[in-house]
Parts: sequence; structure tokens; C-alpha cells
Amino acid sequence: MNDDLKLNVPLLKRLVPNLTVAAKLAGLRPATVSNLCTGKIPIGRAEVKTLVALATIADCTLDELIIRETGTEMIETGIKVVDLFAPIVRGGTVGLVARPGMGQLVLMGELFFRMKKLNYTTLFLLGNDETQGIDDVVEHSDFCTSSLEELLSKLKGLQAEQEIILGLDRKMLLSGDFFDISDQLRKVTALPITFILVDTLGNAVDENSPYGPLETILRFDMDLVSRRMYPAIDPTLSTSTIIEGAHIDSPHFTIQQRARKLLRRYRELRFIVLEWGIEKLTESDLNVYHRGQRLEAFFTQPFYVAESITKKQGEWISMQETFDSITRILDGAYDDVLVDNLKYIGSLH
Ligand SMILES: Nc1ncnc2c1ncn2[C@@H]1O[C@H](COP(=O)(O)OP(=O)(O)OP(=O)(O)O)[C@@H](O)[C@H]1O
Repeated sequence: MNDDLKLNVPLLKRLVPNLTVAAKLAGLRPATVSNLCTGKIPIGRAEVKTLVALATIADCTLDELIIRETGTEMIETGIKVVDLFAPIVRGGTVGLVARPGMGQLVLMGELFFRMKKLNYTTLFLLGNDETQGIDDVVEHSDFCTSSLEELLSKLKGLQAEQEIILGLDRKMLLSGDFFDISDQLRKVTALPITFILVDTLGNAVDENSPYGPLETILRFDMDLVSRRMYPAIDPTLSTSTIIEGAHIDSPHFTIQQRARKLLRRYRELRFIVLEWGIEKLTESDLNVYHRGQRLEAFFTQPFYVAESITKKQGEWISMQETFDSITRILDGAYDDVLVDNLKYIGSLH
């Protein structure tokens, strides 16, 4: 089956509100259905009988259930950890998963700031209630409103070729408004709108599929926050359909896989070191540990919107610079450099 295909999860969820129960009754494993919905199991690897059963439960056709991917073009942000592990898909939806205080609104403000540099129009649809910290984002939005009508008329007034980023709170997705909003927005503009969803309540962390279908999921990590390593995006759990759908020979996929493998192992070893001390590591594990420390440090990055906090100028790193620098770290060229010297820098020259 074609890699560009995906499950129409919004439709499925609308037609079958209690999907887990209905799937169980139809003899399907809830874990399989959940993995299909999140994209963990690509549609090409699903059994035909599973897809037919889902269409039967939803009382829709297979054509309605399986749709073509929205886009495969990435928007470069110049943020190393995002571009390598969880690239933003043009016209797709990005979901941020964090507890309050982990820096998700800082990241959102930074994404808006960077998108503006790329000539995107940044819009924010506010909830009706006060949200703490949202000012960081509002400050970097071209237009901010809590009225859908105002947003629609703003969109109608934009140039036809204007690219759009729209920020929304997860509260709107939960209320079901998001589907109506995105339907209506798509009617007023032909260009792909890239959505960024934040979870200001911080409830999404406890859920497997907190936003339904996403092209990019950015999960924040408490361990990184506790060590003030920002952006505290988890490189092992954040992902994007661009990576999942990438050709396995592509440099992006290969470097990303090598980096992720090293960081996973490093995290396991870190646990041993914290619990029982570094002397418990074998020589080869010690090498992995030291290299992992350096790679992890390199994924910290000065943000433009956090210059007053880090006292460093924001850094934009091109994909090629990110690939080159990471490959060199992975190959051991920086094994002798102090970890602190790799923190909050741009690329390696
Ligand atoms: N990218 C970053 N660079 C430097 N410091 C950061 C970064 N992200 C977060 N911080 C630090 O973490 C603190 C917590 O961020 P903040 O409370 O704004 O979290 P949030 O998740 O963005 O917002 P909220 O808690 O309101 O949902 C910031 O004040 C700052 O000190």
C-alpha cells in the first residue's frame, strides 16, 4: 500500500465516539487500533481485515477511512532538535505535549518568531479564558483573537499566496471546535495552514494519543527541564510523519536514527550512573555515555525569544549544518571536548 496514505482519524472519532469499546466488540485489539490512529503502525502494515472492520464499525467506505497524507514538505525551523527528530510538516498539525513550566509556550513563541522570518503569517486563536504565559506567544503573533469570525475575516483579507501558521489551545480540540474551525478555515484559503496545538493545561502528557492525528508530536522531557537544557524536547519520543515516511537511505533518516539510538542508550546508561555510579559502566558503555552526553548537550540551543534568559543570541542552524555537526559528534570527533562547551551553541565549525 502507498506510504502517503493514512487513517482519517477525525472522521473515525466523529463516527465512533467510543472507538476502543467498539473496536473490542468487533474483535480488534484496542492497541492495534490506537497505534493505527497515532500512525505508530503505518497504514501499509495494517491487515486488510482490520481496515475493513474499522470501516464497518464507522459505517463508512474504505475510501473515506483511508486518506492521502496532507503533505510531505518540511518547514525548516533552524532548531536542531526539531528539524532532525520531529520536523514540522507544511500544512500539517503539530502537537506540543508538556506540563506547565516546561517551556512549551516559549517554544511556541520561538516557532512563531522564526516562521515570521520565513514570511509566514502567524495567527493565534485564543480560548475564552485567561491562559498564563500566553503573552509570550501573543507577542509574536501577527494577529490574535478569540473570535472565529474575526479570524476568518482576517484570513479572507490575506494575500492569496500568504503562508499561514495558526496556534490553538488543545482545549478547543477537546471541545470539538477544532474540526469545525479547520473545516471553515480551509474554505476561506486554498493554501495549506500549518496548525500548532499547545496544551496549556498540561493534561496531554498522560495520554497515548493526546491530539488525535498529528503530523508532528513534540514531547517535552522533565529530566531535561530539571537540568535547564532547553528546548527540553525529548529526542527519543518526539517524531514526525516526515521521518516515519522517509526513505531509509536518506541522510536525514540515517543521521536521525543513529542519533536517536545513541541517545536512547545514553539515557539508559545515565540511569545506571545516577543510581550506582559511573564505575559500573564497561569501557564500551563509557564511550557511549560520554558521546551521548555531548550529543545531548549539542541539542540545547539559544532561542531568539529567550535571549534575556540565556544571555545568548538566538541561533538558526541550517539542516546541512545540523547534519554535519551531528555526524561529527556521532563519529567521535568531539569526544575530547568538554560537555559544557557544546551547550547553547549553534553549529560546529
Ligand atoms: N528555550 C528556552 N530557553 C531558555 N529558557 C527556557 C526555554 N524554555 C523555557 N525556559 C525557562 O523555563 C521557564 C519556564 O517556562 P514557562 O513557565 O514559560 O513554561 P511554558 O511551558 O512555556 O509556559 P506555561 O508554564 O505558562 O505553560 C522560563 O521562564 C525559562 O526560564
